[in-house]
Amino acid sequence: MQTANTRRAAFARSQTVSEGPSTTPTHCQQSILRRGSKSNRSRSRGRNGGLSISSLTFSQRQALVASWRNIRPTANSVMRKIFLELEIACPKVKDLFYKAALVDAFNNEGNTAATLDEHVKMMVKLFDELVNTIDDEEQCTSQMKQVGCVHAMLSRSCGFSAEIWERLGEVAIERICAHEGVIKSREAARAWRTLIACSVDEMRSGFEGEARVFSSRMLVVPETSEKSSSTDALEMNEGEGSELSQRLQQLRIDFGQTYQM
Ligand code: HEM
Repeated sequence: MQTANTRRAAFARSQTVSEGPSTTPTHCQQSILRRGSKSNRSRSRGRNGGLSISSLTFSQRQALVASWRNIRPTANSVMRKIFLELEIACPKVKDLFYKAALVDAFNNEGNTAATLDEHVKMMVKLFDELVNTIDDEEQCTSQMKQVGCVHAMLSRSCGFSAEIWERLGEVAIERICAHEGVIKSREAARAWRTLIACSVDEMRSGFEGEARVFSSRMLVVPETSEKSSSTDALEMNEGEGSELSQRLQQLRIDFGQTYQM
């Protein structure tokens, strides 16, 4: 299980840009801020030292809800473009989705694997939830973090790295802010930059925290029990692997319940 210290450290990392003027934005937030307008950059840092859900103004929240309503009819296509661009930016992502598609093709148990198509739907649901609960920072943060956590197994078995979350953030900001439902409102664009930067930061924080737990547990798993992928790891039913499987399954259940998958 994740220790209180690890959780605190992960939480502290996720707060890096919201604690005050002296804190340093993470790489993701730095690159996202670089993409913002000059005035937006200085405003984001000047007001509270960085980005956080609570830094969204009332008018930005309104703009977020209104612009999501504009994006929603074409949201599937927007999310698909984001994942396709991510595949180009990170070949590892292409490998992972290719593998998921293979698992899906050979799966005769009726469960859908985490393919690109499924991810498109999950992204739309995630933004539905985030926009609907934008006034509840704790709830938003926990949803974002859970997404990161469910990918932790992939860090060891498939080389999923924190950089993938960063690239996802950059591509998502570019795509969403270029959408005609957002481009006409400066407040909407600012709000989306903040929401996506925070999401990616929390996803990465959840991912890194959970990945550390998995790798420390794996150190004590006998070599013969090692599995090559997170999907395989779920098949481990005994010994230390069982604890890992249960933890991953619990994360999936939690996520599934949140999004009623
Ligand atoms: C950044 C690029 C991403 C890649 C390459 C990726 C890839 C994957 C892969 C390969 C799995 C299967 C893991 C396993 O078998 O244990 C998975 C699971 C999952 N992913 Fe992603 N993912 C990405 C981003 C996201 C995002 C943004 C979301 C949320 C909207 C998400 C939600 C999920 C969920 C909920 C699961 C677990 C599904 C299940 O129960 O099988 N992923 N992802």
